[in-house]
Order: sequence, then structure tokens, then C-alpha cells
Amino acid sequence: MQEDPVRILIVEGRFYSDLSDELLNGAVQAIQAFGAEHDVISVPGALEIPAVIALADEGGHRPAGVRYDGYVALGVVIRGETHHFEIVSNESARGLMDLAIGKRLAIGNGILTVEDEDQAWARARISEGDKGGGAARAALEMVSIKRQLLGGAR
Ligand SMILES: Nc1c(NC[C@H](O)[C@H](O)[C@H](O)CO)[nH]c(=O)[nH]c1=O
Ligand SMILES: CC(=O)[C@@H](O)COP(=O)(O)O
Repeated sequence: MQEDPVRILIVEGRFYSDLSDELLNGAVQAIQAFGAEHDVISVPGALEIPAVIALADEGGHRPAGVRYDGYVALGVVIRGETHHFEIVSNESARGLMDLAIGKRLAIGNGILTVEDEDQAWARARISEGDKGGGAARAALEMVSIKRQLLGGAR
């Protein structure tokens, strides 16, 4: 029996929009190479990403009334002068882990937490670290594992 196509929601923080564009391009390329479908929701920054994933899973339905199989979180957090770096980095990661474990969601975390823009570009560029593609591939792998363990339930 033909399995339903895998459906991924990408939630991207746009705090550094040029870097986010590169992460998004990498993630979309990986999702398309896999043959999956995707939608994109943009939020202001990394702190907003977990809540949107929770909302999407709760509402759970795209316009066509179909749930997402997995989620990709993309963003860039660059250290500034204050403790806010730790807050944004740690809490966005914690939020994603809580969702993955608590709601058993297939999530790939592509939120970069770096010291400066050079480090960010080295990890965002598809030709270098391709962390956006890596996060998408992780999400797709988790979807596959979830389907194996739960028998295709979404
Ligand atoms: N400094 C960075 C932020 N800060 C913004 C927060 O993510 C959030 O949007 C704000 O606190 C309002 O709730 N976000 C990033 O993604 N990257 C940063 O470097
Ligand atoms: C990661 C951040 O929130 C950072 O951009 C904020 O910069 P600052 O700590 O200088 O306010």
C-alpha cells in the first residue's frame, strides 16, 4: 500500500534574515531530495519557534486538513553583550526538546548558536556546514523512526 507522503513544517526565525535564507534553502533542498512535502512559517526569532510548532501540532491541520509528520526549526542566535544569548539559545533548544519528548514529535533542530557571524555563515552555507539541510535530514529520519515505532500514526 502506498504510504502517505511525508509532510514537514519548517519554522524559521528571521532575526538574521540573510542567514535564515541560506538555512531555509538547505532545508528545502534536503526535503525535496527526499521527496517530501513542506510548508514554511516565519517567526521573529528563535524564542518563538517552539510555540509555533506546538500550535501547528495542536491545530495540527494544514488548509487541506492534513497533519504534519515532522518539523524543522531554523534560526541563528549570535552572542551579544548580555545574558540574553543564553536565554534565547537554551530556552529555544529546551522548548524543542520538551516538544519532541513530551508530544513525541519528529523535530530537527537547525537553530545555530554561535559567537559571531563568521561562525554562523560557516555553518549555514549549503556548501559548508549546511546545518539547515542537516536539520531537515534529522527530522526526516525521525519521521521514519516514528512511523516504524508507531505504525504510521501522525
Ligand atoms: N538575539 C537574538 C534573538 N532575539 C529575539 C528573540 O528570539 C525573540 O524574538 C524576542 O525575545 C521576542 O520574543 N533571536 C534570534 O533568533 N537570534 C538572536 O541572536
Ligand atoms: C542573542 C541575543 O539576544 C543578542 O543578540 C542580544 O544582544 P545583547 O545581549 O547585546 O542585547
